[in-house]
Amino acid sequence: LPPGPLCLPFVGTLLSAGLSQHPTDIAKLRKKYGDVYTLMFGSKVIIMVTGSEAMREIIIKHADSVTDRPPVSQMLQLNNGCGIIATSGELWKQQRSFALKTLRSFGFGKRCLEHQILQEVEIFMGEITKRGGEPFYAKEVLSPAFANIICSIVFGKRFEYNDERLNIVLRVINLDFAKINIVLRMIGMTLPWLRHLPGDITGFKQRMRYETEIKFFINSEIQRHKDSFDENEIRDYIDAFMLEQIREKNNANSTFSDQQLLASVRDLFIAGSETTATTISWALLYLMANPSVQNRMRKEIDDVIGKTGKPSLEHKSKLPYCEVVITEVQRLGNIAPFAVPHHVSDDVIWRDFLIPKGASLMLNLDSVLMDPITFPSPEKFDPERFLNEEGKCVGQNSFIPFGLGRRVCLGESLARMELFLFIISLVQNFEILKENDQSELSFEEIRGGTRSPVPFKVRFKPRN
Ligand code: HEM
Repeated sequence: LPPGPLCLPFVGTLLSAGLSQHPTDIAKLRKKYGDVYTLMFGSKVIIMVTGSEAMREIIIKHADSVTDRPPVSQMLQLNNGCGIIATSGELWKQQRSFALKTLRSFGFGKRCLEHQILQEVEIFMGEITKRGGEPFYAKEVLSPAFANIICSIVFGKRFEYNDERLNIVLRVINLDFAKINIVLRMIGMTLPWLRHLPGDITGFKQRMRYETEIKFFINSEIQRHKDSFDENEIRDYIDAFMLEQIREKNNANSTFSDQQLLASVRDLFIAGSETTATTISWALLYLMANPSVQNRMRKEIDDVIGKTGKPSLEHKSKLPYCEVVITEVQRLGNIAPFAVPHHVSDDVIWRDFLIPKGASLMLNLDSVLMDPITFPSPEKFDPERFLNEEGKCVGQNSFIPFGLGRRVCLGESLARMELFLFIISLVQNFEILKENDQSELSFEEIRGGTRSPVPFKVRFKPRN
């Protein structure tokens, strides 16, 4: 095995390596044991992979053996063995490729989706304008805005920002994401019987309650689709899935079950709303802290699009400074520091180590995005580190916030479109300001399912 901290019976490396997921603790372990090291929870082997080179080697060269997900994860159990994020093997392959194909047909990575996103941007900016320049919690409008984009693709409809049902679900997702402790989740995976004990050591029971709310919401949308389904008029992802169920009805091995429909919609909804909203929250914080960066972006936007022109993806290549700001926000925001655990499905011999079948593989994206060699003074917000002498965006090789390999984020193209159109529109139309001149900005983080900033208030001052 790759080296690692002292391993004791039953507790493994818990006492010697602690429970911290903080980057400085991970960096210390990396310094001591190298880019690849072993942690043990009980008898469960966790291989930590740090740094871009090691990550690319294992994920790309040994893809056949490290693409699966752990077979006993909480998410898999909560999803009854279905879905996209937590599944493996043939089921995952079929469902991921169906999701990609279908989402592309609804505009992923294409211009037609741009129109839909821009409509939501308009509504989002209207909501901000209603606040009259007063400070408010950014997430109040960010969460429904991004949920709405994924809702229009998956459910074929959007919701009002004050829709009670949507807000209950978004609150639950926010709480759920904040509560996920990756180490406790690993312990729960190693000792699944813990969840039958009184109390809720690994948080499984709480997550179960949250999931019930989310599934209730999604099930009501699925029922609405069943009641109005017309195979000649496919409106959205749910319709496309139901059509596939009809096509596959004589296939005894079909993976297109009702449970799979619920679980994959749940995965898309959760992965598609919270992640982008959190990234924009980080963007707002960094822009509030750096008015000169905002001003430079605004100048570039004014020169290319004008004060009142509509941003479009066509402007992207003409807005290199804005592009590097978004890249730097994603690097420092670093919202998925451990990606999602992978599972080793066959013994792998790599760098003279045995990576044993059954181990979990954790990709520490932190270690790449915050690498002091690639990104000197990594804690500093410095968009220009991505700008070359000709003023072009460069250095994206070590920029892997969406993960890499076969499990790379399925929503990457949508997320990139959303980040660009929302951030450019915000900076074009508003000055983004702190709650008041005296308030201190906090860059403190909450590490859960995503790495998010502690809730903060922001003021949007219309430019004119
Ligand atoms: C800034 C926004 C986002 C970031 C940083 C992000 C990041 C990630 C990362 C790191 C992974 C795990 C990769 C791995 O396992 O190695 C992932 C998986 C995934 N993401 Fe995203 N994501 C974002 C937005 C989205 C959106 C908008 C969607 C909507 C469709 C989405 C859907 C998914 C799905 C379904 C998976 C699981 C893929 C699989 O297991 O095959 N993500 N994402």
